[in-house]
Amino acid sequence: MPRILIVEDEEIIRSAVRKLLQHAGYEVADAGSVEEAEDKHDPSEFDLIISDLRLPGAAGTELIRRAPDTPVLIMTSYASLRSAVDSMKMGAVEYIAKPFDHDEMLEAVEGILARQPQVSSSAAQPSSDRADAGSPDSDPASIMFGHCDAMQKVFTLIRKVAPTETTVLIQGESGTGKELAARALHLMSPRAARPLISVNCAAIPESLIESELFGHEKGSFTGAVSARTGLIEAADGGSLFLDEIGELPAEAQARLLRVLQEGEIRKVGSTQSRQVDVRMIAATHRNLKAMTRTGDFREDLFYRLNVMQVRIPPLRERQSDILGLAQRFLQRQGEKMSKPGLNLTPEAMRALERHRWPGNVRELENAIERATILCDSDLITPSLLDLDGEGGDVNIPETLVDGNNEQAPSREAEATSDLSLEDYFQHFVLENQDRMSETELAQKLGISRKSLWERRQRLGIPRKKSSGN
Ligand SMILES: Nc1ncnc2c1ncn2[C@@H]1O[C@H](COP(=O)(O)OP(=O)(O)OP(=O)(O)O)[C@@H](O)[C@H]1O
Repeated sequence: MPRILIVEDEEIIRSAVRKLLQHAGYEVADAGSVEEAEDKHDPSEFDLIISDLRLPGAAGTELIRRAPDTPVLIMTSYASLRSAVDSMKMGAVEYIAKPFDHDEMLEAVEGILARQPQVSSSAAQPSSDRADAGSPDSDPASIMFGHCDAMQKVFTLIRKVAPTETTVLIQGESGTGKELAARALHLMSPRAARPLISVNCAAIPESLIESELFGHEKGSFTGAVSARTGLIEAADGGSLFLDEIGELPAEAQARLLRVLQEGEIRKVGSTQSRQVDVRMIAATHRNLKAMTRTGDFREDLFYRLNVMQVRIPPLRERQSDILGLAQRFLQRQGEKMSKPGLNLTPEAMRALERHRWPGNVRELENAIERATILCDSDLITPSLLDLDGEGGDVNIPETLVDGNNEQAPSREAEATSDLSLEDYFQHFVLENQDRMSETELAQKLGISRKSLWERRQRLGIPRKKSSGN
């Protein structure tokens, strides 16, 4: 039975994670600080350490140095990519942003343990060997669901291309599973034990994207008070997933081309270049080829990225997968909300099959989540799925309007019924942005992260830049 050490100073979180993992069958020990962990236990004897980043005394990342052969999963309350990236650079195998839900934590733990070489009596492998070990256990079919012919073809392509160094361009509408496909490509590659850094090019303000991706030297622009490593460098040895690549501004496109051509990055404000070894995976819902014709996307960059193309079909072209996906989400949501044994009525199944699914798998996932919250018996009916309310792209969960959603603050619900969509959007984002990641906000609103980002710009509520951590 795998042994896990939790290091977290907040008692409530520590005991919640401990119970969750014990319930899932792991043997768990815990401590409130790095020092206590070392006094009470030998961290290197565990199969996995899960640690908060900020702790009284030494930081959680210190455990990476003190137990070099044990994978460390870092939890950070500051849902900032920055602190997570810094942890990855120091050798953490993964990070998870608080607040996380139970499924996310269990998935992260299972994924890390599955990727570790089986412990044997021989000495642990040096980390460089580990990086080459790949992840033979992972398969696209275990990461994403898809029985239809089109998805089987996608999986075959992923299996073939993943072990290579080839740059991959994933194309597909919003919500089709491009990010999952990128994760599968990384996990099945020899780089699986190294970081996968995911960047949504649409979600980073244009003025900051170059410095975020490539890093900057101190004083290279107003506000650059210290030198900073970019996300590409942080992915060194691993993979970089550039989501919404079509939104990359022209200057950043030129710099990225250089990385792809020469394997070199130059920080903003620097005259020196540095070699990096990064496998590039890009995704877009746009027609990049058409964008090259209008001059919105560099043609040379397009050809560099488009070495291998994986197209994820929209859900309406995967008719035979709809019910399988729905059952899978129903089971997951049922477990999460302690409502086991939920079933779709035959009418609900027909409604799911008839729907056009403009928001693809994400929309289906949201519909099932909403129905699971609302249902009073163990039968999911068409009215609970509420598939007829196709208005704009902001999909207000009825539960919020009715004030029945346990997950939303009650005053939120009281206030929403008279609000316009824009007001509702603004209200919801302002209320929840400090405790939810952009992905969670977008999911709750039923829109893509790109759409969230665009609306933030339009309504003048840009995402707060976190202050370093
Ligand atoms: N084949 C699948 N099996 C299980 N879950 C899936 C599948 N495809 C997508 N999902 C789920 O649907 C949601 C959207 O997927 P994902 O974020 O990968 O889509 P995307 O194409 O990257 O979207 P966007 O372009 O808006 O970023 C996620 O919660 C993901 O877990």
